[in-house]
Amino acid sequence: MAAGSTGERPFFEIITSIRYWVIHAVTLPAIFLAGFLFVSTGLAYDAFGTPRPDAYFQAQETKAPVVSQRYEGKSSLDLRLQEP
Ligand code: HEM
Repeated sequence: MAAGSTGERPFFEIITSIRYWVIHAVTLPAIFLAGFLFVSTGLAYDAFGTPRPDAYFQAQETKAPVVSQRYEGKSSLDLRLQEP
């Protein structure tokens, strides 16, 4: 083993091996697709409670929707998003 090596399998050997590519030809696109669908179906908004792009500002609002209570941020956001 070369001096200074941590003893792990070298990256160059991993990414030039058939076994690595047999596994990752499936898993890399699968992870990409899962991420794409997570965002494109809107599930990410629900999972993280993020307002959708059209929910930041509401027509009947007269002032900017600023969160003023540091520790109540999440509940005031939830309250706003409940309103029709
Ligand atoms: C669900 C998704 C994934 C699964 C199930 C998976 C599975 C595996 C398996 C079984 C190995 C061992 C392969 C071997 O020894 O020939 C491996 C190694 C590796 N994978 Fe993945 N993989 C996934 C996603 C990814 C992603 C997204 C990346 C990075 C872009 C990645 C990078 C690597 C690397 C660099 C190794 C070599 C690690 C080492 O031996 O130190 N994998 N993976």
